[in-house]
Amino acid sequence: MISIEGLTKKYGKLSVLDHIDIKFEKGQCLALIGPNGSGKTTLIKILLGLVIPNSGRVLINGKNIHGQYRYREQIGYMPQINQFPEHMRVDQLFALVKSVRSGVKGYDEELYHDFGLEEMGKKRLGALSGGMRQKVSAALCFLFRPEILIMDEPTAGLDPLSNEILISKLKSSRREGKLILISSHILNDLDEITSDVLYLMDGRVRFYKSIEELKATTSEQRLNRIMACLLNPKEAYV
Ligand SMILES: Nc1ncnc2c1ncn2[C@@H]1O[C@H](COP(=O)(O)OP(=O)(O)OP(=O)(O)O)[C@@H](O)[C@H]1O
Repeated sequence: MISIEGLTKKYGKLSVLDHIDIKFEKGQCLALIGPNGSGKTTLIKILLGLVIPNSGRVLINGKNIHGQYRYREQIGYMPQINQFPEHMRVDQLFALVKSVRSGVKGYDEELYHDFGLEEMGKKRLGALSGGMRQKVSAALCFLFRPEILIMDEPTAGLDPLSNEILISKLKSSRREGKLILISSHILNDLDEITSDVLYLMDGRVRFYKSIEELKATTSEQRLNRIMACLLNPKEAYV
């Protein structure tokens, strides 16, 4: 579904992504993990066409995304930092977003309802708490029923109930065969949904393995324990 070939990105002399070659398929839920500054957000932004790589290419469903924009209709994106028109109300934002996309067969408003965003409809976006903004952003990500979901720190700031609602939504999306890419440092939240772990370090793929393989290698079940084992320099798992 997504094929990344020889992808390299530099900011000046800083090499942020260094010849990345990976493929993602339908039905995968990838945990994109790595230390701060390892290139996770840069990789996501290249997939979205927001950052142009120095070399290499990205194919989505076999088509090179360079210079293209229509492919983005297949992608729902939840950014790490939400930038909303602060004076607009929540209900106005959803109406606006719906109005700019034509030919939509039906919206997915499950999160909109489950997060209680209807009741918040008259609130100004600038007056929302951090967690409320996350809910708006998550609900927008799913709105157009995209085949690919890309989420950067989606559970940060969500209360426990909202967290459960989002995780359950991600589980059902994976069952529907969507491709989900989640960048997060909160590994506990990824336990129930992750199919594969992509670990980036210094702009390179340190490993890209299925969760089953990682569980078997480390004899651990929880993602944070798995990562602790793998990253322990005394161990030689990877
Ligand atoms: N627009 C930019 N100009 C210059 N350097 C940048 C730019 N965007 C990112 N970088 C640098 O690229 C590197 C990778 O940043 P990126 O945001 O991709 O990391 P990340 O893995 O998402 O980090 P975090 O876990 O902290 O969110 C960092 O050193 C960052 O400072």
